[in-house]
Amino acid sequence: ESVGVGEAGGSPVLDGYRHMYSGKVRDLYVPIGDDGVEADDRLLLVASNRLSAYDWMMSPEIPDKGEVLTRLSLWWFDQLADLVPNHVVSTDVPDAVAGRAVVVRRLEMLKVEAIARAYLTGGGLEEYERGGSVSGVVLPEGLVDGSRLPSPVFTPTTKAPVGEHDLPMAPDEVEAELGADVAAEVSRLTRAILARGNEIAGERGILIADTKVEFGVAPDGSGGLVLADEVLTPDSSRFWPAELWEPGHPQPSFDKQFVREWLTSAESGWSRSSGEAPPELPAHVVEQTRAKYVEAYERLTGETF
Ligand SMILES: N#Cc1c(N)ncnc1-c1cnn(Cc2cccc(F)c2)c1
Repeated sequence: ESVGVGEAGGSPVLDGYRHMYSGKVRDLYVPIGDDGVEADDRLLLVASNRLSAYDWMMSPEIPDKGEVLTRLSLWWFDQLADLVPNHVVSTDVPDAVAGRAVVVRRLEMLKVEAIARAYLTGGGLEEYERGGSVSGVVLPEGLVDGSRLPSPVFTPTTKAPVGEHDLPMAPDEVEAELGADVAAEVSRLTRAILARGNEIAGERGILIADTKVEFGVAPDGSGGLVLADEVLTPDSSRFWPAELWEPGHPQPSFDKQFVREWLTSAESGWSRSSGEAPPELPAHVVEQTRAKYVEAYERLTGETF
């Protein structure tokens, strides 16, 4: 995640917390006790209403996006609790970020972006087209953009420094970083999380093409892997509407399609290749995008937002 510096809707100042780090769309804070001492076992993970598309920060923000995705991620943590423990401690958070922030256990984070793919697209497709495999896993011949894979494939990357791109990791690199046992468990869990996600989402008309999860371990080394960060949200995963799935070309995004289509339409006056920042999104695109996040939440959880 690159540091979002001074972008619209920056990080709020929160009484009782020190701002620690800003990602593109989320912010991390450290709780400060009444004695002025920073907590060493807790963090506050805040989801903003910022939207990133085409590697640009959109403006204006999407109202309620942070709350919708936080509530969706909390719901997924519950759905996955039989598979893996998680870092969630509490939703007792400052009013300024009510509904879109979570108090979490501070962990020692693994230095691997744990990505799994159930459908082939993006960087995974490009790697497959070069050599018939992805992350060391040989795939069937004849796969195209959007092809469903026989079973989810683990395609880990590095956690690149700010402003650089994450790089694919070969299996031996993951083992060198994590050790063979932890590497195998991270692969197994990441693929199981995506498989479970697609079992549930598929019944509700959403395909999760791929997802990135993050694992940590307790700083004292006790216990095993803990699922951290966010899980199976449209920010950490590619969400596709199931009824439009058609292998052979890029699939429409469940949540970002309105933004993409407006930005690439003549109406926006923007060209992706210009290298210039995109224009402000019109109100109707903001509202339609908000509605897609709410729709994903309501379809998946069965709850009304
Ligand atoms: N989750 C979690 C977590 C944890 N439970 N313990 C220790 N560190 C992290 C942690 C560190 N970076 N990130 C990514 C991240 C998340 C949210 C906002 C950001 F800006 C950046 C996660």
